[in-house]
Amino acid sequence: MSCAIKFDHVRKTFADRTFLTGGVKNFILNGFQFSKYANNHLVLDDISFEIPHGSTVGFVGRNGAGKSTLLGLIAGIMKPDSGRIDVDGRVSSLLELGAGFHPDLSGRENIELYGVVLGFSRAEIRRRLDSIIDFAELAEHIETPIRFYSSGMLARLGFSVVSQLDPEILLVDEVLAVGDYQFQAKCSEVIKRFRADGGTIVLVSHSAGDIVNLCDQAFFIENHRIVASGDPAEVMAKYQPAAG
Ligand SMILES: Nc1ncnc2c1ncn2[C@@H]1O[C@H](COP(=O)(O)OP(=O)(O)OP(=O)(O)O)[C@@H](O)[C@H]1O
Repeated sequence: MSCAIKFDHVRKTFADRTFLTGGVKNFILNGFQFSKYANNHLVLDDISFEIPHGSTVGFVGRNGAGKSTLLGLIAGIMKPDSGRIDVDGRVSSLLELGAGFHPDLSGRENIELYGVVLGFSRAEIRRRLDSIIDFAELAEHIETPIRFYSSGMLARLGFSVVSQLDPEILLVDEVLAVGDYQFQAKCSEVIKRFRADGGTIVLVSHSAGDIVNLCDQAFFIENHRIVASGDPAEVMAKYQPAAG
């Protein structure tokens, strides 16, 4: 495939949450309004784009616009209702901080587990273990079960595993907003290096700075669709008044 990621008229809905989370009492009380529950909740509609190999793109949009859902579709952990998605390359994702980690296992065990999930052999993971631990700055706590980690420590661990295991396509969901300034700077450095090495990055961020400084191209999602795309500064100029 000539590009790393291609979406062709993709549509994604979820079963209405009210039905799933409202409980039996609510369902009975509101049962007569059954049509309210029968509808699926539209998140993304008619989404088409192509991301070339080696480019860094950013997706922006208000809370709930569907950005994380889009990353989930790229990662293959969700399926579209209709349309076609093609992905060419090994995808590594940080969709939710610490997602995929096991709370009762230590930092070290989670690194090994995550590496296996990403398709690496145990020997490969062991070879990179020290650099992963060093990058995360977690040497002192690496034998501690991660349920004792702060959200910043989990973010460092997750980002470190994903970045040190050399994915071909890296999905980054708001991870740059977590952790202290120094760690954020380090993450930005990794992204820049990964970019320079020809990796493809899809970034979700509310930060105009990240989008403009790191991305070759940006997409603005509103009302389920892509309403602006192209030069990151121009897209941010359209997004920010709308978000303000
Ligand atoms: N697994 C799910 N089941 C049902 N609804 C979901 C699910 N995941 C997301 N949604 C809904 O889909 C919509 C889009 O959510 P998503 O997390 O993709 O938005 P987002 O743009 O990433 O938001 P934010 O900026 O707040 O992270 C929301 O209305 C959300 O409630």
